[in-house]
Amino acid sequence: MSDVLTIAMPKGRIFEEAANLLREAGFKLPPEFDDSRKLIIDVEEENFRFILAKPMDVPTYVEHGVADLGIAGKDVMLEEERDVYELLDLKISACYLAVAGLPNTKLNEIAPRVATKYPKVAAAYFREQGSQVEIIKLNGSIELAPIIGLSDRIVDIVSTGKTLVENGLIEYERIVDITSRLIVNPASYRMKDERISDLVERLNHVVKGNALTR
Ligand SMILES: Nc1ncnc2c1ncn2[C@@H]1O[C@H](COP(=O)(O)OP(=O)(O)OP(=O)(O)O)[C@@H](O)[C@H]1O
Ligand SMILES: O=P(O)(O)OC[C@H]1O[C@H](OP(=O)(O)OP(=O)(O)O)[C@H](O)[C@@H]1O
Repeated sequence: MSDVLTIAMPKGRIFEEAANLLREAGFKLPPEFDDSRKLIIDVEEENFRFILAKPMDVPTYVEHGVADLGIAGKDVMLEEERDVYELLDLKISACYLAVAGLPNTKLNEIAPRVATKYPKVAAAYFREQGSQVEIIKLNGSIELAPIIGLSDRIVDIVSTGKTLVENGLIEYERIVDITSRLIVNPASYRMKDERISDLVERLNHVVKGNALTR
């Protein structure tokens, strides 16, 4: 019997699309996969162990090798800068990172402030623009920051744009397009190459098929 493959799955909005991809690739996932509070789900039939993690933590589990593989948004990859390989763009959970703020406003000239859940990405972006800004780390409801005067700008995820519109904010710049990626621990990739290559091939087939039917 071949080794078990441990896969870190992001709980939350990516989960369902990621599970659907795996099923479309022919992997049999039990019903408990869709409706359970368990954090570890063993699928013996496929020789998979799934661990269900916070999306931002997925690359951490993979870097440390407690998961061989993981599924993570490109936003998380850019922010976390973990020592993992990106194997495949799964083309799911599409969105983008953008700079937004109140309409007709400029960065404060003396003490510009940017609120975000992505401090590294935001700092790198403004550095490249030649702006020295103070980054204020928030964990959610980022759109509040410019409205209540905590910051001049935010760097946040935009998907439909509804949250910006409903809070009277506008997008100033699009930073980077985001989709979810299949990532791997470098040592696992060497040691379990056959199983991982099979998984990548099957997922790639589905991803390509989905692109054609879109
Ligand atoms: N509208 C969106 N807002 C946030 N993330 C999105 C959106 N659309 C797609 N994504 C992707 O989903 C991932 C976030 O998923 P989710 O919102 O479940 O996690 P989270 O932000 O860590 O949530 P929480 O902290 O509320 O548990 C992001 O990393 C991104 O790649
Ligand atoms: O463009 P939209 O489709 O409106 O999506 C973007 C919003 O969704 C995310 O927030 P989330 O729902 O994860 O809540 P949070 O503020 O707690 O992070 C993101 O941070 C934006 O606020």
